[in-house]
Amino acid sequence: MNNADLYRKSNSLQKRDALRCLEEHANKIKWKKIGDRVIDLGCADGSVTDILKVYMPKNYGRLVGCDISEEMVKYANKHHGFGRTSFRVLDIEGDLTADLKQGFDHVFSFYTLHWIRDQERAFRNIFNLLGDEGDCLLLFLGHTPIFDVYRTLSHTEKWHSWLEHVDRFISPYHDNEDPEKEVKKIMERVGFSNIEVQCKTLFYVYDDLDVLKKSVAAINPFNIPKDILEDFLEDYIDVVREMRLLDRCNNNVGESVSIKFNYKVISVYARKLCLSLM
Ligand SMILES: C[S@@+](CC[C@H](N)C(=O)[O-])C[C@H]1O[C@@H](n2cnc3c(N)ncnc32)[C@H](O)[C@@H]1O
Ligand SMILES: CC(C)=CCC/C(C)=C/CC/C(C)=C/C(=O)O
Repeated sequence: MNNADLYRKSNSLQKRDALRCLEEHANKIKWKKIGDRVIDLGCADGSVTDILKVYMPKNYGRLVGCDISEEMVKYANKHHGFGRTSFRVLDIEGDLTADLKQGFDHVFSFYTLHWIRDQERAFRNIFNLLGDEGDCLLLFLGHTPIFDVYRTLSHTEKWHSWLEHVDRFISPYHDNEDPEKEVKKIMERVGFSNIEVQCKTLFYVYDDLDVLKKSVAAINPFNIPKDILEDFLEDYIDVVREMRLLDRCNNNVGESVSIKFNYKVISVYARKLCLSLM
């Protein structure tokens, strides 16, 4: 998932959900009077980082987008890195450098935390990025059929070796019956206050198979060589068909079908309160 241009062209679901999340929860953010420092974790091509500005006060201090992928950061800096906005490499599951610790008043992250294995480490890093009185707004995936498709393909002889580490790329909340409880528990352990976690079922409709294939390719985490990628995507669609996610009016066959699927997103708002004020 390093191709920023492909992601930019095929991220309509992610963009829609980030916007909805901001519309619903941005009013909870406790902006300071002036100079807010904001970080967006997992910025990819930077287009959602750019959207964030609409919800920020005009007199913000700085906006930093970060991503584990150098290619994404390079692209984001080229297309969106102007004025008070910049992008840098950061692994949210790694060690924070001293300049980042307590360096921000608000942490945002959209469609990224489900890629992280060590959830507690990521939440601890978010906590440590924040200064006292800081807050965060996060959105990530819970149960989603894409992960079932990966699993099914990983059990086939043809794709088994390419998808050997499939569990590495399945949301930690995909099989969890009560993700709200789990996330809240982790965040309490880390030290967050005023924790609000909501897991919602949403649906999305891809108008045709080609759009779905491009969206799947844009976030494909497996190292599948270019010359067999189309074959992989065809088999992916076959599994989607077997799961009966293609529009029934079209008898579940043919190219011009729409694909409707349900999935779960988890949104979180929480604060880091200074101990003496609690
Ligand atoms: C699906 S994209 C989300 C992009 C953007 N936030 C959006 O809403 O469209 C997820 C991004 O998270 C990044 N990512 C994955 N693991 C990460 C990590 N450990 N630290 C930082 N970024 C990570 C990926 O490189 C990718 O660009
Ligand atoms: C029908 C079906 C299985 C669709 C999957 C659609 C899709 C591309 C969902 C996005 C899932 C995801 C892991 C997004 C991301 O991390 O940005």
